[in-house]
Amino acid sequence: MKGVLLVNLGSPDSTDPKDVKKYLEEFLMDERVIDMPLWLRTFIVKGIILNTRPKKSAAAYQKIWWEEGSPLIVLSERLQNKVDALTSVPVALAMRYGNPSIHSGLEALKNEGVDEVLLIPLYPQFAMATTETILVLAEEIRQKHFPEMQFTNVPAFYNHPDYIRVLAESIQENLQDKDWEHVLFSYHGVPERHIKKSDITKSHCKIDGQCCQTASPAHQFCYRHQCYETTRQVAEYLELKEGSYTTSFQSRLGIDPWLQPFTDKTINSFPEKGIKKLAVITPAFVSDCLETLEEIGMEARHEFKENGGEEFHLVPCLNDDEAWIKVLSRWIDEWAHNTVTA
Ligand SMILES: C=CC1=C(C)c2cc3[nH]c(cc4nc(cc5[nH]c(cc1n2)c(C)c5CCC(=O)O)C(CCC(=O)O)=C4C)c(C)c3C=C
Ligand SMILES: [Fe+2]
Ligand SMILES: [Fe+2]
Repeated sequence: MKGVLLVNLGSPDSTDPKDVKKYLEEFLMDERVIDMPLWLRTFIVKGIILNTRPKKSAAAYQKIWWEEGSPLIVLSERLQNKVDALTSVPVALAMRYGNPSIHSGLEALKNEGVDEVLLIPLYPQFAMATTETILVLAEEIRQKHFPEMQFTNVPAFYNHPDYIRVLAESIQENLQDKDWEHVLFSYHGVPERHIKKSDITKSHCKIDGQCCQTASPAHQFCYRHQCYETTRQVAEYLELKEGSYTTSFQSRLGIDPWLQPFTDKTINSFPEKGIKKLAVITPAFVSDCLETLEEIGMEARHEFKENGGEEFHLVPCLNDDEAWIKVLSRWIDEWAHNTVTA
């Protein structure tokens, strides 16, 4: 029998600094997130980051936490429930870090008699620190605990016409009664090194002005190319004029070079260029979370206004948008009934 596992990133169990520390330790000790030799990763994460970051992150989580829990988890559960109700096969939910775990999601599916699983990493663009780490961990768990199961996975859907359409239409709907002069597409950043490691040709990705616009098999796994391509296709759908939108990368950590331009610097430079009314969209995230609600919705909004900005409109992620639920459900049903190969 067929079933689906939706997988998102995860959140701490609560805003208590102890829970935040436990979550950050699992997250940052992942070799696909901080991709350093174990001894160095252990030194940096346990010896440096975990001494100060949990308190700071806990305070940030407190600002966005809902009565029902973490926005990312609550929104992912709403998505799961609605997709489950619309599809013909069971749909379970898991997080890469924290709870509910991938193991518990697979167990729930097994208890319903599922032995063929469609894994859907809830990330439009491929990255080593997101899609790849989910698929690797799920496969390890399958081999150890569920050897009778078979997996298929939905690849990155950054340029899928259905995804582009629902994203563009949700932006259109959210901005129709707003006054804005420029649209910023802000994606989660990654270290430049991650882009080079994921380059299957080993020579294409130079992170210069050209490589991401030059056709290459490397783009199947190039996060930077996929972000620019999502922007390009959404801008085309919305008929945004050249120069009226920008792509940037947020949420960097540590001292290594990360993808540029940085969201915070880009936003702060807008008012002096005459852009005082800004719309921001965050297409690397399918569900609103700390990085959208706090970093953009609170911090960046505040900085923009401090620097002379007047209006700041943050467009919500797709979350449990009706059109998005229908698209996900259709992808699932097409796979379940073998009408396309996922
Ligand atoms: C080396 C560090 C990190 C990499 C690489 C990274 C990639 C990456 N992350 C997301 C999505 C999310 N990240 C979130 C939080 C978050 N990310 C990092 C670090 C890296 N992310 C940290 C330390 C944190 C924790 C919060 C903090 O202390 O600031 C979240 C939000 C989780 C939530 O509970 O709301 C998301 C979502 C993507 C898409 C990505 C690479 C493409
Ligand atoms: Fe992150
Ligand atoms: Fe590139």
